[in-house]
Amino acid sequence: MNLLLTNIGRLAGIRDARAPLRGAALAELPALEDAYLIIEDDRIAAFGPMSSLAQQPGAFRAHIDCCGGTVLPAWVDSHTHLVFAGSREAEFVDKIRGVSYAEIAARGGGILNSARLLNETSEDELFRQGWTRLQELRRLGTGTIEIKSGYGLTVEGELRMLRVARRLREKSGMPVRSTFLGAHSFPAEYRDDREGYIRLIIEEMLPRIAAEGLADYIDVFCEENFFTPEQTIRICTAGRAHGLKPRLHANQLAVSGGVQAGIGVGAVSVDHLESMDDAAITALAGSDTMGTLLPTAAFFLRMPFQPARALADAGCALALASDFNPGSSPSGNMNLVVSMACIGMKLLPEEAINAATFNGACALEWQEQCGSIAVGKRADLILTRPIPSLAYLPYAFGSNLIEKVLLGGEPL
Ligand SMILES: N=CN[C@@H](CCC(=O)O)C(=O)O
Ligand SMILES: [Zn+2]
Repeated sequence: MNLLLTNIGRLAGIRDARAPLRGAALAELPALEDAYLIIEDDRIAAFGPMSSLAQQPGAFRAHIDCCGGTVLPAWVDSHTHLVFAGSREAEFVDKIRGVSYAEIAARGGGILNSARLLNETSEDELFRQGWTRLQELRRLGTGTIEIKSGYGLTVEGELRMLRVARRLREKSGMPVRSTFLGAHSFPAEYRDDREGYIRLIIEEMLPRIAAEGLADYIDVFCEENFFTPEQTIRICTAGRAHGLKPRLHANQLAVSGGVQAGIGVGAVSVDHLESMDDAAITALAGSDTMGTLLPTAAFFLRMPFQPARALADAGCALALASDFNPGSSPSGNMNLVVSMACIGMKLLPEEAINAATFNGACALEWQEQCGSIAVGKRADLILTRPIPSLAYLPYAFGSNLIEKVLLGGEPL
């Protein structure tokens, strides 16, 4: 059975490419004015100008009149920590009072605060909280998502987080990628035995995660006072031996060497990139690794935004993601991410939308099934109310312009 969308004022993000967008291509968002689109089961079956709709045979199970609204691919959020316990607004207030993110982490707050909470929370309760968050994000237009562990920092806690991510995928039917981030921080009991914790990751966590098939990727927080580039490379190499490709947290708080370490181990993506020097930019531009920018994290921590313009102009492939987490980005709203990328980082609206859709899909190696409008791709679509131009989307930041979201061909 199929579903017909008519009177689409603008069908944007039409693309059949396979390679990540960079340079001039990143600024092109092919669109069709006054269009229809046909969905069969969970896939896009056809689209074209309204004037040619009469040539499409068949009966339709349902019909949505888009009334001139814009249709674009649903957001692909390629970096989140969606599974976490509780919240950390007390630290938010501490930061308002002048305590820095690094100081909060050094005194046992931050990631370790979330790890303590998570280890006191049952799998069912974690799932309940994660499901509530995921429902909100779906209504905000997120169709594909990556979810990391990293707030367990114990064998059982890390496994529990990844099992919750698997349950979220099963219940939602969404494409969900899972990433093992045991190397998110050193737990308090390993403060003076960092090597011991790295052994726990490599010798105990990784084999169990691989045996249960719980993760697609391995991630490390490569940062001053967290994991060094050398430790990062060791952990990623061990992950690869278990079939997990690397993706990294790199160059957030300092020029950490994380970008070059990530490229060296063939990371699919290096994420954050608030702190970049010329060497890191040049290395990224010359690599196949995606640079994933997380503007809401920079915003929330009051850090300078990622140098997106310099990265785009150097020819880096760029994705945008929410980094949804309780400490540095307690929002997974990709509409806001796209606005902030334009406002704070000077990406053009077309660049930002491509980075949050097609390049996000590339960052999850799922560009063949989502991230653009193409026949055969998942029918994960955002329908806006009528807007004067595509640029109006990031311009009207804070307004919810979404009229309807369809995921896997089903209206929410
Ligand atoms: N930077 C490291 N990890 C998270 C923040 C984690 C936290 O503060 O809980 C991030 O991506 O921003
Ligand atoms: Zn993160």
